[in-house]
Amino acid sequence: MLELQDVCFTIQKDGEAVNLVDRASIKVPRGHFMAIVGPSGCGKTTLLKTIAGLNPESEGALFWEGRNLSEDADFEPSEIGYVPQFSVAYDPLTVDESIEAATRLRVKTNNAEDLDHRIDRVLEETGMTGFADRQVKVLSGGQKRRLGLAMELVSDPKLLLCDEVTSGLDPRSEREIVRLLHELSRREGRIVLSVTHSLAHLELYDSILVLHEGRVAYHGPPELMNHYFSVHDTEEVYPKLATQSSEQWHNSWAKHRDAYYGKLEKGRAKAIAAGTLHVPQKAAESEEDSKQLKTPGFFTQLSTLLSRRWRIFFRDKGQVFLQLAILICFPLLVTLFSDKASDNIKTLSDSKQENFIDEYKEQQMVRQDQVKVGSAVSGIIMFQVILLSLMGSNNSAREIAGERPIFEKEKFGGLRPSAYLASKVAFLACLVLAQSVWMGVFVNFFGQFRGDFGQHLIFLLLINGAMTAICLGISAMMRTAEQASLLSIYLVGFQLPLSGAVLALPEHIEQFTRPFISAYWAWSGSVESLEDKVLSAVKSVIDTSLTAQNACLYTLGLHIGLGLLASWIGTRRHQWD
Ligand SMILES: Nc1ncnc2c1ncn2[C@@H]1O[C@H](COP(=O)(O)OP(=O)(O)OP(=O)(O)O)[C@@H](O)[C@H]1O
Repeated sequence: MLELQDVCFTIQKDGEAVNLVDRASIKVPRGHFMAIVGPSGCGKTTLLKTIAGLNPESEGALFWEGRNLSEDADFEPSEIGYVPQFSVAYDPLTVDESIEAATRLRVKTNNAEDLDHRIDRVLEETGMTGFADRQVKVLSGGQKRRLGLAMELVSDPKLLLCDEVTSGLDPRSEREIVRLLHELSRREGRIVLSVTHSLAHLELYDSILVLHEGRVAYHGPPELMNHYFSVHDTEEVYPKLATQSSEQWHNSWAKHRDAYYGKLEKGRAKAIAAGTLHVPQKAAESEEDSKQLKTPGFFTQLSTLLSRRWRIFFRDKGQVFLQLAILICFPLLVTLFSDKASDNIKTLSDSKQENFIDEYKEQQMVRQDQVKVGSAVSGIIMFQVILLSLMGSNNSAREIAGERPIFEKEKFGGLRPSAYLASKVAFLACLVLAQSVWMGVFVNFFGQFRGDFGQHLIFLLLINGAMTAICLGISAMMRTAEQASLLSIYLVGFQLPLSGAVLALPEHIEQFTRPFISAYWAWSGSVESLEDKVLSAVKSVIDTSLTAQNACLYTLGLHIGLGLLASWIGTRRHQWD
């Protein structure tokens, strides 16, 4: 039994408390199919989210099987299923792969047979067996809704909440989905609550809840709704609601509630007696509840997410092509400039020149070499650093923000944020490693690095890692992928001018900006790994001071740490909308 007692959900608007759900009191027994209807904006989705625990109730209490959810433990992730308005599946995956991933993330299965059995069962229950191999992107609207339901049914939830799962469907598909929900409520005493705009097929529901401005105006059998509102046709219910204030409807309902609940109870007893409704007995219920499904462990969730991420990556041909193009073209761009950096730098001869003019000429030639080689070497290092920064931001700016609704949904179903973040770090680490090593090795092949190549490579890895981690943090904090991309691009855009590698910044500005400019630390650390002669040549052409390598190493490590910390905070934060 699900019971709400005077439940309110309140928000602050212009300094005033506004009840989006106001003193909602309802009782829903097991094996029940209920529609939540009402005019647009009356609070249907808000009520559903309050029941799910996504909107914490401000007042009142919610009870589930006699357990006070406001005081005791909340729903177990396997007990509840929530089918949101948006699609929760990835387009490049097939129906089968989507359901398999959902099962692996939500349910601890005993073996491969158990897993297959569970997948086959939900495919059959939702009528998706014939579409199992089809990619999500080619499914029709109705099939996508079925898939959304299937992905919730993998954990056999006792309470299934559906938000507008029929909206936008043609009448036939709509009827099929309502029928399916009706059937699902007839299995294992499951409660199905469905928010809908449509007043069609009401006869398939056990009860209808009519909301008006956040207040319950009616909750009773569908066949008595017209009588209660004194209308001839269901279509007249919404216009009728507008004839009174929601407070009046609420008070009127409070007076009639017991009588209508009595009728609901009678109808239910009749259905059970006729065998059209089967509700498990108390003893069986407790036995079933005691073997509640466990959420899989950290490593199972991590490996499931990681293999799904790679599968999505390789299925997205455009993404693979872009990554390959960047991987090949960026180092190629750098090598175009490597000629000048390979030139020799003449040294002043030990013996004094015969006359002053010759000596001056020799000094000038050495100086010219220093300027040419120093500028080229410093420029090439900075070019590599900037291109790897760009790759880093491209790697991760959309990684979390681009799939936030799906992540939130999976988190609601029991996915650990730590497993999710670990899967992102593992995936991105592979990209960072491939990009940085390839950049270093390729450029080195055409123009050998004139210093300690190993140290140089470490700084290339660190700059790419730092930018990837920071942009992942941005991605986890931002509300949309567009915001995250824009901020990440600005961040990379400011790296070059603020690094001081091209133009020295005024000192009073430099001391504030420098700690945040990863490109400076990677450039400075890498320049410090040059052999002495080339290092002197670089120093002779730059106005910006260099920093000891260790300090560069620690600062970049700190940037990576801060990026990961922001990602951790962002993934734990609730961002359903
Ligand atoms: N977190 C929130 N903060 C402020 N306002 C909110 C919040 N959540 C919902 N609302 C507002 O509360 C009202 C009810 O929203 P809700 O989405 O529950 O309505 P609904 O009945 O489901 O609407 P529709 O049928 O159009 O989907 C709307 O006016 C909405 O803008």
